[in-house]
Amino acid sequence: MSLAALHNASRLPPYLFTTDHRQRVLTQLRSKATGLEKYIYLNGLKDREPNLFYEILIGNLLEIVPILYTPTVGDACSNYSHIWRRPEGLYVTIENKGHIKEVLRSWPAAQASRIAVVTDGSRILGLGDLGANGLPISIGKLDLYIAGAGIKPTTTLPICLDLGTNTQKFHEDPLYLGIRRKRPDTEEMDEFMHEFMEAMREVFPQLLVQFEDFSTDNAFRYLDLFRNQYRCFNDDIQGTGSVVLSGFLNAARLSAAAAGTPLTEQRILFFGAGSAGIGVAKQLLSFFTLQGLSVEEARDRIWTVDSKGLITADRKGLQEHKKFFARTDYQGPPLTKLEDVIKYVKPTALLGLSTVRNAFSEEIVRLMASLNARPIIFPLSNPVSLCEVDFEDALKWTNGSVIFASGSPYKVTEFNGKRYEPGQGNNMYIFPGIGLGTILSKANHVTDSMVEQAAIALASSLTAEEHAAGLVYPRLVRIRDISAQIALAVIRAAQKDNVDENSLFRNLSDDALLEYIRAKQWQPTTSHLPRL
Ligand SMILES: O=C([O-])CC(=O)C(=O)O
Ligand SMILES: [Mg+2]
Repeated sequence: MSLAALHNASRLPPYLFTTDHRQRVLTQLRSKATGLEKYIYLNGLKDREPNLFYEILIGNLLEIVPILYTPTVGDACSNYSHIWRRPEGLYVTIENKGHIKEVLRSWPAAQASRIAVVTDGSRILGLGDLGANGLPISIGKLDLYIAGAGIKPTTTLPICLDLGTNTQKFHEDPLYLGIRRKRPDTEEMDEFMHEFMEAMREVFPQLLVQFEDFSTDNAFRYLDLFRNQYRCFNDDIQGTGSVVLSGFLNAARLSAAAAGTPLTEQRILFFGAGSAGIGVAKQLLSFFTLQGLSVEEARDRIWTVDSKGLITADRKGLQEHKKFFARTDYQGPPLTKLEDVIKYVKPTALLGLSTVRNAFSEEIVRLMASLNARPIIFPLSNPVSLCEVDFEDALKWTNGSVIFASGSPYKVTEFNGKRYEPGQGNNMYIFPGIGLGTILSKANHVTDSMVEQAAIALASSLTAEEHAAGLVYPRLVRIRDISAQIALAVIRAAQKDNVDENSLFRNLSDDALLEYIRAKQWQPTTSHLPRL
């Protein structure tokens, strides 16, 4: 044995190799008292032993995803300036304007980068403007790309744009990591964003940009400005739209089995009209038109409610993104209370994207149950602390008839001696597959039909057993397989829209292409040994 090897060997505890290091890691993780401590532990593990980290994540998704992602990632963001330990992504600041390209070039292995999740921290989950503390949301999404779709870790790039923050308490926090200034006006921000996107294309020519948790107006604004120019999509508008459409398709099938209402006669009420609410409404509208409805007929199936009540076209000063779904057929005094809106609309489905905790009160939920044999109730706001109704309450108040999906996870729950599995209508089911399909096909844009076909592929991915269990989403443990199926649908849609640049795929059968996608999925190299 060489001296170096002997030295290394002597640093290892003598019986290390006869013990299960994975089990040790899980034991340490479970010994932490709070979600935030678990988050910090896992991020340390990722730094020390990335392969082991991903192996443990993939092998224990149900336990670990809620820590790295919603809900606990919300705590990590809120506290990021206080728990920061090491650089984990790229910051591009408003002060970098004029030389953003050089900042991007500082990222190692730029040519290898394939996917960036970019936030400006202005609307992190439902937690508001967290400024430079937003980076963990980009990191968490990318961990799901890696675990869920099999994207190679070294090709992922988390970015936080630090443009200042309008949250005063951060300006006063001595540990705050970002620039202490207010956010720029639209003109200054537009200049920054144009320079940023142009620089991204130049420095990372093969990269897909996922916009994440921008404030609502800017989410729509930059998606519209950039979607036909760059390889990009917005997760909160398109990812959420796609994943909710998917769950809705399965929910509508279950409700039709009970009440006979055909899909296109569903009456859908949106509580919350931000980027997610309107993104979902547009996705549903587009799907209804595929089913043969005209745009007007499809729009007629949808009602939107914001903090002021039912959104009607005659309301003064209506924000641009709310205008399309504003009702023109309601005459009468403004309907400001959700309960009154429900009595008027008689919805079959109530979708919550409001970030108003407990907005779906007992009265509201009971009202939905009195109107429908199987009411569809999706409280989709994240994290759990902002969810419109808890699963257990929804079960109790509907006597078990509810068809339920929430944005953040809930546990399987017993009610009246029966076991009920909640759905998680979270974009984590969709964006990994959209990203994988876009990257593999080298699509130069992400088209509406790619997003729509992703939703249909997800809805179709349930097994017979999952259908029999009354689920609206497949089980998360199958995420890799589901992401491969979504990627296949996304690639085919890219081909139909002629935006793909990988022509090889056109000659492959679906089976062969699916095989290829699966083979491309990155796997951690199995090793349960700590790094020396
Ligand atoms: O991150 C999540 O859990 C879903 C999401 O995009 C959001 O709530 O903004
Ligand atoms: Mg988001």
